Amino acid sequence: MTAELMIGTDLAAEMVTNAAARAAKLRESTGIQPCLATVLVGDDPASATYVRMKQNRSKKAGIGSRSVVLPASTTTDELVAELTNLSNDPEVHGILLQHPVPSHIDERAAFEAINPAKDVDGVTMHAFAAMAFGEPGFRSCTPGGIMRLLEAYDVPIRGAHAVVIGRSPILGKPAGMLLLASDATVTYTHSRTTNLPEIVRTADIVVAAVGKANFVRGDWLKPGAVVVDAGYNEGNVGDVHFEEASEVARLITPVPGGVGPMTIALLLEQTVDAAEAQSETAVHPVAGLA
Ligand SMILES: NC(=O)C1=CN([C@@H]2O[C@H](COP(=O)(O)OP(=O)(O)OC[C@H]3O[C@@H](n4cnc5c(N)ncnc54)[C@H](OP(=O)(O)O)[C@@H]3O)[C@@H](O)[C@H]2O)C=CC1
Ligand SMILES: Nc1nc(=O)c2c([nH]1)NC[C@@H]1CN(c3ccc(C(=O)N[C@@H](CCC(=O)O)C(=O)O)cc3)C=[N+]21
Repeated sequence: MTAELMIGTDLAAEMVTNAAARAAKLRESTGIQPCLATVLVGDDPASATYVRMKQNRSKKAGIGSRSVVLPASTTTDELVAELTNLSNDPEVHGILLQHPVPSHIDERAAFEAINPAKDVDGVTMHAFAAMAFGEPGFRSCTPGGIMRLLEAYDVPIRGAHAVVIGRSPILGKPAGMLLLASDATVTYTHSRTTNLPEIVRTADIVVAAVGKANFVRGDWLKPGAVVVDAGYNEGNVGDVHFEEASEVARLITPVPGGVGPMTIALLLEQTVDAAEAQSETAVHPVAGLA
């Protein structure tokens, strides 16, 4: 093991503490309780675990949560109707639709039913465009968390060659856009990419977002590369073969304890951001009487 670890746990805890303090302040000054609604379609046990994890962490930070669980047979129209209701509900400040949804559902249509002001998971086209143009706005939580981690470890991004493996709407694609907005030279790779190991070997920064345990091998890496393992597979195993990679890389995220906690921390931070912004536009219950 020669690589230094990029640990997310402590940084994430700090972010959650700050978010909790801001949530408490908002409650005291306005009576508004930040609330995150999670929507889960189907009964995939792993997805149910993530949703539970997000709710537990929210509770600890003084953020309320609302849980909507829909059957796997839910139609696109039904899901859109549910997300529209939550978008119009003044007591809900943030909405997270767990990806992936069952394949018969039009996931893009569902994401677009989320009011951009409540898109604390950064999945709408509005959020994506802000990431692509380098404008402020809600970040996709995992990519945004990755950028915070790279910043905390002073990883040079400008001019670096970043290779992103995976192009999902919640992870690979926005991760590449945030890196591009920070002046990296970005290469996207995916299941149709040929010669993946050769491309990865040219990377200064590798972001693995594939969903296949131990997929990226040590001999795919340029010595001294920075390796971000966003994978979270069965048995808490990442997408990077950690033992091999940590002999070659300069910096590497562990799984668990790397990207995962940063994702949830950013989700909570953005939920408080959303609640604060909505409190400014809502009719204040007390001020409304005056
Ligand atoms: N730590 C965290 O906070 C989070 C972790 N995750 C984890 O990250 C991983 C990826 O998640 P997610 O993006 O949602 O997954 P998806 O299944 O939505 O996307 C996987 C991506 O990997 C690509 N891919 C699949 N096989 C290969 C291959 N052989 N070579 C190159 N690319 C390939 C796919 O390509 P194509 O587009 O061509 O099909 C696709 O773009 C999972 O392990 C997930 O659990 C996800 C979200 C948050
Ligand atoms: N719309 C959407 N947004 C997501 O952000 C999203 C999603 N869909 N679908 C599923 C994936 C998965 N995901 C994880 C979040 C945190 C950890 C995490 O905190 N992991 C801890 C371990 C926690 C434990 O196992 O106790 C760690 O890596 O240290 C893992 C996985 C978010 N996802």
